[in-house]
Parts: sequence; structure tokens; C-alpha cells
Amino acid sequence: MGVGLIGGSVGLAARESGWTVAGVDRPGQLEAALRAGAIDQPATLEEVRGSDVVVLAAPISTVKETLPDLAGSHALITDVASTKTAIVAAAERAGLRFVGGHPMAGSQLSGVANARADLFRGARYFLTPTDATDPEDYREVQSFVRELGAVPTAVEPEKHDLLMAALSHLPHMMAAALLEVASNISPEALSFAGPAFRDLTRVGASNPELWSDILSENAQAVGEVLGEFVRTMEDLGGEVEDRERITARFVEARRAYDSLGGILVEKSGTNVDLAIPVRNRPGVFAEVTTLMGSNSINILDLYVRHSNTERAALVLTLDSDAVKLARELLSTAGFASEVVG
Ligand SMILES: NC(=O)c1ccc[n+]([C@@H]2O[C@H](COP(=O)([O-])OP(=O)(O)OC[C@H]3O[C@@H](n4cnc5c(N)ncnc54)[C@H](O)[C@@H]3O)[C@@H](O)[C@H]2O)c1
Ligand SMILES: O=C(O)C(=O)C[C@]1(C(=O)O)C=C[C@@H](O)C=C1
Repeated sequence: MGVGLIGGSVGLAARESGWTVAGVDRPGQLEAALRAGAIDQPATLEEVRGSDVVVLAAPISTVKETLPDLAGSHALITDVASTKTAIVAAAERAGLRFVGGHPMAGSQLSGVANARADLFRGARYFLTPTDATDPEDYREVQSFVRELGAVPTAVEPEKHDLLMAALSHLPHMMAAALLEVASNISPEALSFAGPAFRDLTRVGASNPELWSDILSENAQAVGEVLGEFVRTMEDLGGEVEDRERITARFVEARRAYDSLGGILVEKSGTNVDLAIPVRNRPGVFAEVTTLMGSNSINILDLYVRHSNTERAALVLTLDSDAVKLARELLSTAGFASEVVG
């Protein structure tokens, strides 16, 4: 439901993977979605209750309002909304088969006309399972996300929202503030902007209604990171003539910049799940992840399958190119491993 930029891109990518896609949206949007090849057929919310998977891709507040209407449906429901805590809670209240989702991909554009089948390729895609999530439902949504070309990453809803406040919502507010400050200097000021200003303000062209929805839905976390940002700017302001201090800040910034995430894998379908049966003991988790990290093997996703209190299997998602080396390293370190997907 909601066949705009993100819903349309889900439709295009899912159809390429062989799914039949029914779209729920306003009539004009559905015509555009059909023309763009993002859906096979228009439908109503009532009609899609019987589908295998329902993807909610409308603005956050609309998704929240829609969840109770899906109560009693047997469909596996997920969403793409930019905040997760309130949506996950609403889905649990409605008793749905639900796994929250959020692709870290998109743009300042909106509408199905800007949708792309490859929008999610190689992008991180958050999933927010909770204690109430059925593990089988989680695996199904995880596999759907991989079919879209994305890299699933599990995170708690509250942690997700705090991370997004800093990594997505604050930058959008900064873009708006920068544009306002420069515009206020003189009417023609913006016409003199160079690449730095352009890079920093691209998302200032985002959909205003969508962003007022996102910010107000994440008001508490946004308030926390905004407070920290304002304090940091005040500190910087007090240091501008202290060359040593500013140099240290930029050295630190450059170090942080070098560890930025981005597109995680170039091609879809190259990820492999590797199960490592282990005895539950303190430190076993770290042993395996350190072994991978110290040999430059990137863990794309990780979860634990418990068989009983003593035994468990760590399941690592790795790029297929890294699997051979990972299994050799594990074997040398005394761990068995098995490719499971
Ligand atoms: N834009 C991004 O970069 C981005 C990235 C990740 C996640 N998201 C999230 O994805 C969701 C959709 O954003 P978008 O960028 O695709 O917006 P969009 O405006 O391109 O698309 C939203 C679509 O939802 C439809 N819609 C609105 N209310 C509806 C209703 N009651 N019933 C059916 N359809 C309805 C609209 O007609 C529109 O087609 C939002 O929750 C947003 O937070 C956006
Ligand atoms: O690239 C952009 O223009 C985006 O705004 C994408 C972006 C982001 O902030 O990174 C925007 C909102 C999302 O929920 C996820 C991704």
C-alpha cells in the first residue's frame, strides 16, 4: 500500500524477482504505477488482506492508522517507514504477523515516476524484530528484502529511531537551516553556492509533508540529537580562532568520515548464510566476529538460532566470495560451519 517512490521501487524490484504485485493507492497514483510497471494490478486494502506479503509504503502516520484495519489478516505484513517504534507497537496491538522494515535508500524525489527497480541494490535494509516476532516470519521478510537486492540488518525499534534521528532526520533539518541562513543574507546569495553547499543541502528539496510527518513521529529522538548538535556547534563557534583545537576537530571528523557506511554490496543474490553451531558460553560471539573482522571479512547480518539453553547456532550473512576463507578460518579455530542459504 502506497505506490510512490519507495512502494513503486519495491513493486518494480519484486516483479523482477517474479512476484505478482497488487497496488493500493489513490486512483491517479495507481494509473501511474501501472504505466511505470510497478504493479500488475490495482487493488483495495480489503483485497490484499489475503496476499502472501503486504508492504506498507505510505507516510508514517498513514501506516500507523492503517495497521488496525488489517487485524485478522493472515498476510505477512511489513512496512518501509522511516521510524519504527510507534509502528511496531501499533502492529503488535493489532495482533498482526508483522516485521518492521526500513530501507536506507531513497532520494529527495517522490512519486512512482521516480521509482527504480535497483533503488535497494546493495543498500542496508533495517528490520526491527521484537520478542513477539515469529522467527519464521522474520526469515521470510529477510528473504524478501534480499530479493529486492538489499542487505537486511536487524535492530531494535528504539535504537533504530535514535540512529535515524542522527543519521537522517538531523541532516534534513540541517539542510533546511543552511538554506534559510544563506537565503537570509541576500536574495541572490544562493546563486553563488558551490559544490559543498549543494552537497550539504540536496535533501532540502525533499517532500515537505513527508518530512514534517517523519520529524514529528520521531520528535523525542530528534530532540535528543538536536540538543547534542546545538551544543557541538556552540563549542565549535567558541573555538574558531583556536587553530589547534579546530585542526583536532577536523582530524577527528576525517577519521569518522572514513568509517561511513554506504552501499554494502554491488550485486544482489551474492549473500550466503553460514550457520556455526556453538556451545553457549561467554565470549563465543565475540570470538567468531573478531575472527571475521581481523581477517577483513565483512559480516552483513548476524543472528542467533537457539536450540536449547546450552547450544545455539550463530548465523552470519557473508558475501559469497568470503565464504571459503571464513569456513577455513573457523575450522582452524575449532568451529564447525554449514552453508544454510
Ligand atoms: N523518500 C525516501 O527517501 C524514503 C526512504 C526510506 C523510507 N521512506 C519511507 O517510505 C514511505 C513512503 O515514502 P515515499 O518517499 O515513497 O513517498 P511518496 O510520496 O513518493 O509515496 C507515498 C505514496 O503513499 C500514497 N498514500 C498516501 N496515503 C495513502 C493512503 N491512505 N492509502 C494509500 N496510499 C496512500 C501516496 O499517494 C503516494 O503514492 C514513508 O513512510 C517514508 O518515511 C522514504
Ligand atoms: O538520499 C536521500 O535523499 C534520502 O533522504 C534518503 C534517506 C536518508 O536520509 O538517507 C531518507 C529517509 C529515509 O528514511 C532513508 C533514507
